Amino acid sequence: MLLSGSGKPQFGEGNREVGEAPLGRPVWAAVGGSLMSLCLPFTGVATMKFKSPPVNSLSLEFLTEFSISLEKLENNRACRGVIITSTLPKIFSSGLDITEMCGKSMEHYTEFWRAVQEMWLRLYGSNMVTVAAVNGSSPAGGCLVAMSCDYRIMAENPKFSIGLNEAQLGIVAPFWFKDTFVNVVGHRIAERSLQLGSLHPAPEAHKLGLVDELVPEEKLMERAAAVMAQWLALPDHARQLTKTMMRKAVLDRLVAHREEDIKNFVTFVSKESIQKSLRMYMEMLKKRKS
Ligand SMILES: CCCCCCC/C=C/C(=O)SCCNC(=O)CCNC(=O)[C@H](O)C(C)(C)COP(=O)(O)OP(=O)(O)OC[C@H]1O[C@@H](n2cnc3c(N)ncnc32)[C@H](O)[C@@H]1OP(=O)(O)O
Repeated sequence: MLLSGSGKPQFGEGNREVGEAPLGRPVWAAVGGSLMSLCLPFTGVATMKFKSPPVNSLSLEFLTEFSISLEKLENNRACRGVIITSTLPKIFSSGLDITEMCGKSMEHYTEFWRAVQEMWLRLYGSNMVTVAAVNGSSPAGGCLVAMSCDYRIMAENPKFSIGLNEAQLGIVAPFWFKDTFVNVVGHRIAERSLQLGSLHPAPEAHKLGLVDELVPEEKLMERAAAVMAQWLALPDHARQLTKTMMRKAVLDRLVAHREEDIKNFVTFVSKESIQKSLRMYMEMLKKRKS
């Protein structure tokens, strides 16, 4: 882990911290974390690229690095927006790392779930403009990451899909995944899609409003930068207060029930029936491959 939670920005060879140069002048900076790369050029718009092969699963380590990266950017006055994408071909993120939820201790499940919550609270509650450039499939937790951004642009490849497919794994999306989904697509679409655990191919996801626009893959980053410029043309304080007004109730709900939500997760994931479902799902993924 190359990012640290606090401390002075460093300006040296190799990996550098995102920060400000002496005299407060914003600098181009890159942070070469092991699971994501992050760069902040003079434009004040950071690009965060997931790079955790094979499928950018959200492991405890990944989630921790993600949250620390967001905290760094949030605290950096030079940074007003972040574009989130993946370096892997065909995969934005495969969602929560299922191996973190299989055969581990209660303490581990507690730590893992707290990290999932932390990532979402930081991303959904971010003051920055957040744009997801979804350049591959994005099931479950991957969909949550995209939905937590202010705007989603997806590569128009119908082989790429996105959605909250938890029901297909025999598990239930927690209330704050559901709340985020409802805020993006509305109650009726969320209700049907969640119950069926649907993964929507890109064109369908666009039709449902789960992603805001589709573009050819090679145009994704260019379009993300243009959207970002449009959002950043407004005064930050007005946009930020409006965002808070729209998202606060949903954020507050998790903050108020955080410990209870962890307890529920740990109890649920520890059940033998759930462990069995998760193991079978992992087996199915392996079989599908061979
Ligand atoms: C119990 C309480 C629950 C409370 C709620 C919990 C909320 C849960 C949220 C989640 O995010 S659960 C995870 C949901 N994710 C998925 O269903 C995605 C599963 N993966 C896929 O569909 C595919 O892997 C893919 C992402 C479409 C990529 O397909 P591709 O053909 O490119 O790769 P694969 O050969 O399938 O996978 C490569 C490798 O990676 C392993 N893997 C895939 N996804 C995950 C994952 N989410 N966690 C851990 N590992 C994953 C897969 O098994 C392969 O492993 P190996 O066979 O190479 O060892």
